[in-house]
Amino acid sequence: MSSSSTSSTPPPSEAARAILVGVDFGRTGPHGGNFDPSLDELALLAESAGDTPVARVTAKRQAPDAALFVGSGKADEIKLLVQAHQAHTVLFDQAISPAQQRNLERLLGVPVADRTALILEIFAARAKSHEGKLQVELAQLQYLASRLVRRWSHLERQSGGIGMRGGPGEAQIELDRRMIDERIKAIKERLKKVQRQRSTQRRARARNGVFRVSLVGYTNAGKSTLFNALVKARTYAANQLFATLDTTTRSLYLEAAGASVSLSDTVGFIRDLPHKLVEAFQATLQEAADADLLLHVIDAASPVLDEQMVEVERVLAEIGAADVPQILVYNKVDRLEDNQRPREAQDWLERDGGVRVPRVFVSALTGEGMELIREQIVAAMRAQGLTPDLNPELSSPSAPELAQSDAPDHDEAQQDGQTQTQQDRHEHEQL
Ligand SMILES: Nc1nc2c(ncn2[C@@H]2O[C@H](COP(=O)(O)OP(=O)(O)OP(=O)(O)O)[C@@H](O)[C@H]2O)c(=O)[nH]1
Ligand SMILES: [Mg+2]
Repeated sequence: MSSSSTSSTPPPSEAARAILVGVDFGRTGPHGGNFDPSLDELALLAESAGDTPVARVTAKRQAPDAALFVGSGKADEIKLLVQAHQAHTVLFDQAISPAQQRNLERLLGVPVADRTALILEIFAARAKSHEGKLQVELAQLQYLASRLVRRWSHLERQSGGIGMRGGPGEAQIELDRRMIDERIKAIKERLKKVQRQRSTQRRARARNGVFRVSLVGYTNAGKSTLFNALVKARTYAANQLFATLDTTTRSLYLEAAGASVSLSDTVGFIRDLPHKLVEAFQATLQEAADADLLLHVIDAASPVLDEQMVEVERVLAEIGAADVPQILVYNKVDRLEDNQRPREAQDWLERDGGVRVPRVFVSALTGEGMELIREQIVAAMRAQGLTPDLNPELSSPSAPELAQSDAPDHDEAQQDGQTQTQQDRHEHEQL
C-alpha cells in the first residue's frame, strides 16, 4: 500500500545535512490536500534554517502510522539514507506528534523536526527587533507547552529564543510546564507594552492623514525587492523563506496624487503557518489589517501560485484584513516565457460578489511596471475618496497640528479598536 520515490544529491561537507520526508495522504481526509511531491518548499525552508538537503523521500499512505508517522518499512528506508549520507537531521513536511517524533528519533538516531518547528527556528534566527524576538519566543513556548508530554532535557537558550533542536554542549535547562506558563505570561505582558507603543505610532500616522499601503504575500514572492524598487530603500531581500520578519515603513511620494503614502514591507505567509505563530505575530500582522490598501504580491513564475494566493487570502481573513482593498501584483514576469505573459500589463480580476480587483504584471528586479503600481495606488486613493482635491491634508502630511485639531471624534473610534482610516473607509463607502 506504500509507493515511493527517492532522489539524492552528493553530500556537502559542512552544513547540517538533512533528509526531507513528505507523505501523500491523498486529496481527501483530514491530512489530505497539502502534499507537495517536489518537496521544494521544504527544501527552501531547510536551507533558510541553515540545513542542506541531501535526500528527499516521499511516501503514500492512507493515514499516518500512530507510532512512526510513516510505515515501518519507510522508516527503515529513511534510516539507511541517514546512514548513507551521514545526515544530521530528518525533516518532515507535515506536523508529527510528540510521540511520533520521539519514536522516530530513537529509531533513526538523529533529531527529527517537522515543518512547524522548522518555521519557528527560522523565525528565531531572523528576529532582530525587541518585539520580533518576544513574538518568536512566545510562539516557541506555546509550541513547547502544547507538546510538553515528556521532560525536555535540553532546551538551549539562544539570543533569538529557544532552539527547537537542542544540540550537545548547549546549556542544559530544565523547565517544567509551570515555568513555561509563567514565562508565557511575562512575555505577553511585555508584548502588550510594545504593542501599545506601536498602536500609538499607528494612530499618529492615521491622524496625519497618511494613506497606508502594505505589501503582503507569500514568502519569497518578492515583497522586499518590490519595496526597495518603489521607495529606493535597501531592505534585506534574499532567496530565503522569511527573509523579512520585522515591518519596515517608508514614505512613497506619488506625483499624480501630489501626496506621499506610507509603504510597509511585512512578513511573508506560508501554507500551514503555525496557528500559534499567527497568534504571537498578531501585532506585526495587524499592520496589514490596518492598511488602507494591500499590494498582494504574487510570484507569477511559481508553478503553485494559485495555492499560494489562496493561502495568503486565508491568513488575511484570519487577521481581519479580508476587506481591505487590494491590488494584485504579479511579480517576476521577467521569468515568464513570452507565451506565458499576459496580453495587457494591467487588467481586472472579477471576484465573488462582483468585486473587481486590479491586477498588474511587473518585475521588481528589472523595474518593469513600477509606474503601473503607482497609478493603481493613486486610483485606489481616488476610489476611497482620498485625493488631494477632496482631502487637502493628504498633500501636506507634515502638518500634524492641522490634522490633529479636526480629529477628536476619531480618537473615540480608536479607543474601541477602530482606526481612523477604517472609519474613513466606511464613511467613503457611504458616499
Ligand atoms: N527574477 C526575478 N526575481 C525576483 C523578482 N523580485 C524578487 N526576486 C527574487 O526573489 C527572491 C525573494 O525576494 P524577496 O524580495 O526577498 O521576497 P520577499 O517576498 O520579501 O520574501 P520574504 O521576506 O522571505 O517573505 C530574491 O532572490 C529576489 O531577488 C523579480 O521581479 N524577478
Ligand atoms: Mg521580504
